[in-house]
Amino acid sequence: MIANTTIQESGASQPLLAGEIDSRHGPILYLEDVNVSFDGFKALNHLSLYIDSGELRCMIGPNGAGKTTLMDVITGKTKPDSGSVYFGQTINLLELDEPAIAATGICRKFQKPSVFDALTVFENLELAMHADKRTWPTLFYRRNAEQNERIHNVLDTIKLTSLSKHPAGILSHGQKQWLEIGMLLMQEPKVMLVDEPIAGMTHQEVERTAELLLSLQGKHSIIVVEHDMEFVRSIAQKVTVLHEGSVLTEGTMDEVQNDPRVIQVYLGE
Ligand SMILES: Nc1ncnc2c1ncn2[C@@H]1O[C@H](COP(=O)(O)OP(=O)(O)OP(=O)(O)O)[C@@H](O)[C@H]1O
Repeated sequence: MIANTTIQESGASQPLLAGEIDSRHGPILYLEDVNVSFDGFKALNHLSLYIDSGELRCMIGPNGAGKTTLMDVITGKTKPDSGSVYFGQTINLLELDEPAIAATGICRKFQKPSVFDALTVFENLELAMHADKRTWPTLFYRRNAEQNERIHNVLDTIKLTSLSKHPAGILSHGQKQWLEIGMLLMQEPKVMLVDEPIAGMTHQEVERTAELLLSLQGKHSIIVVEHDMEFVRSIAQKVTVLHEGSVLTEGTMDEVQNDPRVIQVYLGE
């Protein structure tokens, strides 16, 4: 049953506020025994994955391991043949289409930035705020102080305050990626799926991206798909290794890198 606005009470736990996701008794994202086939080929094979609230999880795995398909399942782009996919305790994501899933607070950052070059950095963030359905009623009014503060907070988080009045078109590739992350933040997502965030970045931009993602953990649950192991090491608390559509192993970066099965999978690539 879909009940993201239901106010529930249970035992000694705090009651939920309206719109809050119920992750009091478990993970915020819960995938169990998920199977996806394309013309008989199993892209996801009995995959189970649990993401905690506020967690920053890195997903790695060789080409074709199923990382993109997993993201597609979470966002509703691909519906699995079987399995369970829940957001918190109560929201069955398999019953929702892509826009409905986005509206629950699950958002995705694709590899290629798609900011509006002709608009300023500030205007890009403002536009993203208006894409948030909760602010629709205010669309035809002047920006209020609270909305201004939200934009300035995000500018501060993504470290683009000094460029806020500049057109996004003049930003470097890395700065565009941060702006796009900022545009997602304007919608106050509960879960952020981030696909290969550092592709094409300079060394300095990579470092700043690591700082940015680390600063977001705790406030948002984040899944980062990334091939660059050095980068993963710099941000990872817990790493999930996918292989042939299943979770091969999970643990700290040291644990997974020393796992003979992981070494075999990567050497065998
Ligand atoms: N729409 C599709 N039709 C047929 N096969 C597909 C489709 N999407 C994915 N696959 C196959 O499913 C497998 C998993 O693909 P997926 O893109 O999820 O892997 P990945 O881990 O993201 O790989 P990469 O790191 O190369 O992006 C691959 O063998 C891929 O060819």
